[in-house]
Amino acid sequence: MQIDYYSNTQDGHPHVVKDGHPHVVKDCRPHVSTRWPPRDGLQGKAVVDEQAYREGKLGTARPAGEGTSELINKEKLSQGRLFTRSFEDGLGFEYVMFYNDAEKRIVCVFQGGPHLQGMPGFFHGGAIATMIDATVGMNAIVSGGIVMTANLNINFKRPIPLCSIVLINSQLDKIEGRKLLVSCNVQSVDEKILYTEATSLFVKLNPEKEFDIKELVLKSAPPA
Ligand SMILES: CCCCCCCCCC(=O)SCCNC(=O)CCNC(=O)[C@H](O)C(C)(C)COP(=O)(O)OP(=O)(O)OC[C@H]1O[C@@H](n2cnc3c(N)ncnc32)[C@H](O)[C@@H]1OP(=O)(O)O
Repeated sequence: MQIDYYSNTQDGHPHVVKDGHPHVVKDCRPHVSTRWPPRDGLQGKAVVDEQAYREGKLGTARPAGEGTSELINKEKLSQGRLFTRSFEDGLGFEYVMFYNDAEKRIVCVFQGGPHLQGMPGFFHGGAIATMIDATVGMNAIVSGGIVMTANLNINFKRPIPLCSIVLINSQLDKIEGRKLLVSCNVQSVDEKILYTEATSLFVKLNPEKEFDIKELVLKSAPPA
């Protein structure tokens, strides 16, 4: 992925360029994509489609112990995808990470698409958290091997405009046995605006507990 910093686009933001061609992010201007508050009297109601539920389409949402096992089958698990790469091009997470081995640092250039909207015109906090987790997680993985997030603390200081490009600067601060402490901040490309700060703890999987990542996944999933 390349970032085109120079094209003068309709929404005023630089766009992602793939294969040498600018990728147009549709309707990312807040006044086009915003509809708030939600309509149709759905505010505050949990809506569950019972038919879809019975057919297994919402199987993974069912609480454990209530027939989940027959709904989450091997076929569904085989459809697993990395969350950050599961959106249509340009609509979700577009990013590239640069790793500096000597400094144990990762800089992620991130441009979220219009389907990551939370408050109108701004990114959803969960989308920001996801991208932070992915960046500090990658920093921990390249520094320490297979790890899982044990703790993630985020301070959201300023809302991030939807479709804007930001830098996620992450730094490995310390390794204590199996624990890796990684911090990061999210800034505007010109580094004038500090949007978010975060600290995290990653734990390397315990070899003495005799599980690897595959076993961990299998243990976490209910039996087929
Ligand atoms: C773009 C590419 C993206 C690729 C990167 C993606 C990264 C995404 C990573 C994730 O999001 S992972 C998903 C979210 N995380 C989880 O689901 C993890 C769930 N938790 C666990 O599986 C276990 O709790 C965990 C593996 C993290 C730790 O279990 P262990 O049994 O291996 O650890 P243990 O209890 O022995 O604790 C080891 C040390 O960590 C400490 N510790 C563990 N959890 C802690 C916690 N939550 N807070 C503080 N300290 C913690 C614990 O006190 C201890 O410290 P000491 O060694 O000093 O005694």
